[in-house]
Amino acid sequence: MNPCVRKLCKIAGKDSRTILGLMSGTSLDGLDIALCRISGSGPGTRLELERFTTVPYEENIKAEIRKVFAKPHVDFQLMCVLNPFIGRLHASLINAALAEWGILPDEIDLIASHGQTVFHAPQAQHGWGQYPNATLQIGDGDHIAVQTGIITLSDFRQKHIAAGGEGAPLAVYGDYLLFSSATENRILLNLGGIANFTFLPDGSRPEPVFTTDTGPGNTLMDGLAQTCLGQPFDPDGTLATSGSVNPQLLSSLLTNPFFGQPFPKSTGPEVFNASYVQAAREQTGTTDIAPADLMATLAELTAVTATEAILKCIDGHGKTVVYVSGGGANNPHLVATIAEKLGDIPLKPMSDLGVPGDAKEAVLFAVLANEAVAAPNPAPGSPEFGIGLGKISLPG
Ligand SMILES: Nc1ncnc2c1ncn2[C@@H]1O[C@H](COP(=O)(O)OP(=O)(O)OP(=O)(O)O)[C@@H](O)[C@H]1O
Ligand SMILES: CC(=O)N[C@H]1[C@@H]2OC[C@@H](O2)[C@@H](O)[C@@H]1O[C@H](C)C(=O)O
Repeated sequence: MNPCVRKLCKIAGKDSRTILGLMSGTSLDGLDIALCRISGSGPGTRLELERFTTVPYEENIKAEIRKVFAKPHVDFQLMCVLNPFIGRLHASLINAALAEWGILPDEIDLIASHGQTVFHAPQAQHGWGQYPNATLQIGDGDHIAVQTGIITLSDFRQKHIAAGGEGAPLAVYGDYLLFSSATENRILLNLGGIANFTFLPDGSRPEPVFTTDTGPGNTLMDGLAQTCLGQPFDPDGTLATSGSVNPQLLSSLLTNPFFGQPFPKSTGPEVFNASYVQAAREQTGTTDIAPADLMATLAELTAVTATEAILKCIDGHGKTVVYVSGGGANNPHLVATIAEKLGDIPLKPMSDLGVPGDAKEAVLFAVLANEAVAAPNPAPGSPEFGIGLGKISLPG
């Protein structure tokens, strides 16, 4: 038997596994690395987050990724070389993080690598009837496995599409296993580049768990901050706070067909980008509004679309608590705007459930890898559980 396969079998049979979860999302801010100790599987999953870091991407790396990111036409040679390049980059960032933590690669059982999304194209978006839902993440797992010496699971989204999904959001699987409550209805709202949530009805309810993207999270605000402030984002929402919402522009932005599509749905910066904002500005004669008013309007758009989707989903379900995560949870203006729209529905930080908001997505991919190797059966009540997301790369 291949010794790596033997090792994998041994890892799958352990009571607990040490798994490094990786996430580099649509904000292109860097690589999140979560060192997780996970015991059990399925509903018996238990997590300890031992370490977490976000390693920022250098500006030249961001610039190279942006050349192929969410664009229908790209230099295909650049796309091709970025695939191994990002895999090796992530491997080097992992090796550096482990060295800094004083942890040997041998102490890690698995890496769970999301990769870098470069294009997301659900059918409702591409509209090419004969083609399926599609999504593409680069940063090939073989390079990570070989460069770190650690068995790596990657490319988690394809199996979801193969099983009939859109490839996103995937957070629902880990959210359900880690954060379900017997007594509380929960919404887990993640404010990344794109915003999404998972609805976890309390244990007494027959309704299934549910997940969807809601539209832009920070991506449009980040784009504006980069052009008008020369900063990666509007720090603490300061610019947005100083502006006023432009109602005409907001109404026009809200006419995007994504908002009318039924749940569940997924999207990305392929739809919510600078051209989308520019078209709405031209249509409403608001091309000369002040940057602060534009920022306030984009923050309002994120808040309105996320809260309307949440309110629709929880309607009739009784008391529900919303837990917020993702980088947008660090934007007080955005969080206050959402809280106001939620009215008497409590809005709490994700850390109240034991995982820091910035670490949640990386943790969830570690849980997916744990399920892929250790879950003996699909969890009861959900046909999608245990479909074994992720491809396995062996270091040897
Ligand atoms: N102090 C802050 N003030 C305002 N915004 C902030 C702050 N800190 C982080 N952010 C926002 O969080 C973003 C990063 O969020 P996050 O890392 O969750 O995104 P991501 O994982 O790339 O996105 P996705 O979940 O869509 O893939 C930044 O680009 C910025 O918009
Ligand atoms: C294609 C893709 O990378 N989608 C991301 C993105 O970031 C947020 C939102 O859009 C979500 O759909 C997804 O990530 C999270 C981790 C998910 O799959 O749940």
